[in-house]
Amino acid sequence: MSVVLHQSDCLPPLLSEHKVIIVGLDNAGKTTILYQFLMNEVVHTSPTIGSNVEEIVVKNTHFLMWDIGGQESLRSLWNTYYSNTEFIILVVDSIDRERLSITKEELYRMLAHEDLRKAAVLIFANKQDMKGCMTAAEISKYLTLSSIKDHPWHIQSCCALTGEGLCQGLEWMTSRTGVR
Ligand SMILES: Nc1nc2c(ncn2[C@@H]2O[C@H](COP(=O)(O)OP(=O)(O)OP(=O)(O)O)[C@@H](O)[C@H]2O)c(=O)[nH]1
Ligand SMILES: [Mg+2]
Repeated sequence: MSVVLHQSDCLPPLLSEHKVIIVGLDNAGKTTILYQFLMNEVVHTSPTIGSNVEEIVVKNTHFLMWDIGGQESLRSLWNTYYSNTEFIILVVDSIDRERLSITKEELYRMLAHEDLRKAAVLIFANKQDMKGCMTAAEISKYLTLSSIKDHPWHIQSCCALTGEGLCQGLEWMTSRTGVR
């Protein structure tokens, strides 16, 4: 019996890519964060209809990031992006106290979804430059993050305009890629 070896059998496996969805209410700063990750600069954004997708590489770790529109009429479409998601980035507008309850509802709806069973959650408490904004600790308490036992989670305060805090969030994600 002969065994045929193809050249591709001898090559190292392709670097694996980790699927990420960036979700949160409209105006939270999702698209601004995505392009800060990609280009280290603030881009002019308009409300996202549908999604943007970019590959972000951090220390040899490849993330395929889907930034999904957060307007109310678009939120029912979020679940079409869930399959094979390893990381959820939930972006919170830390000045938007009135709508934090809606963010909470959306968070727990996602966590209950079968396709996100294995996903880890990074919460960005964005817009920390705004006077009177909620701290990450306040947001964590309101969202009762400590009650989440079936998904790894981490909350990070940030400002997408300056980029402050974004690297720390990515580092947490990178550290989790070896865990699964
Ligand atoms: N002050 C301040 N403004 C921010 C920050 N991040 C984003 N913004 C602004 O918030 C507005 C909305 O940002 P986007 O990134 O378009 O928001 P989005 O979450 O993608 O919104 P949708 O696409 O509608 O879901 C823009 O005017 C941004 O410049 C921040 O950290 N601080
Ligand atoms: Mg957007």
